Amino acid sequence: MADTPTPIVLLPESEVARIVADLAARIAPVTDDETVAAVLLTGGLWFAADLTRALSRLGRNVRFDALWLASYGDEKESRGRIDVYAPFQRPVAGKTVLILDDVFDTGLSLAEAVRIAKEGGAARVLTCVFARKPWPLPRAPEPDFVGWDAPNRFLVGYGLDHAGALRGLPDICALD
Ligand SMILES: O=P(O)(O)OC[C@H]1O[C@H](OP(=O)(O)OP(=O)(O)O)[C@H](O)[C@@H]1O
Ligand SMILES: Nc1nc2[nH]cnc2c(=O)[nH]1
Repeated sequence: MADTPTPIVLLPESEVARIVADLAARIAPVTDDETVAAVLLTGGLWFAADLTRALSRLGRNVRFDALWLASYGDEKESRGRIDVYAPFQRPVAGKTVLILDDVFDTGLSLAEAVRIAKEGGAARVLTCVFARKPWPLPRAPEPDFVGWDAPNRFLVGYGLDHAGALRGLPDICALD
């Protein structure tokens, strides 16, 4: 069996927490308590849990829903198509939807989530990712809120997995 490389810490959990608090301070004034925070499962779960609690500390108690999408499987590169495993639980028609994800890379996952929210009749769609990786070409839509511009490395931790493993690492690490 091939050796798994040791994760190298790029962003320690103290920095993760600082960035989440900063994002919440930017997002709270442009949302309301009817806003539906919609996490992209699975990887976005850790970030969404932290961000919604950071918003609550600022008095902003958003609603919560989820979309279960996947495009990477157990690989380190996008399959180039998005599989939708589960839709929103409740209707989003007429609501502001704040889509939350851990990382923005090819941009395909976020674009599909925005498409689904608009198709569901959302009145306004905002997007927020914890990490944005560099990409040589323009990606549409760029997220409205970005926590951290990450280097072009394969990331694990804070929801980001390697074939289903390492999501629970509290730091964000490189595994390459
Ligand atoms: O910008 P993109 O190239 O689309 O990449 C970003 C997506 O990749 C990961 O999801 P993945 O498909 O690996 O599923 P997961 O959430 O189960 O990890 C991550 O959680 C993002 O949703
Ligand atoms: N785990 C992981 N998933 C991703 N999906 C898109 N980019 C990445 C990445 O760098 N790491």
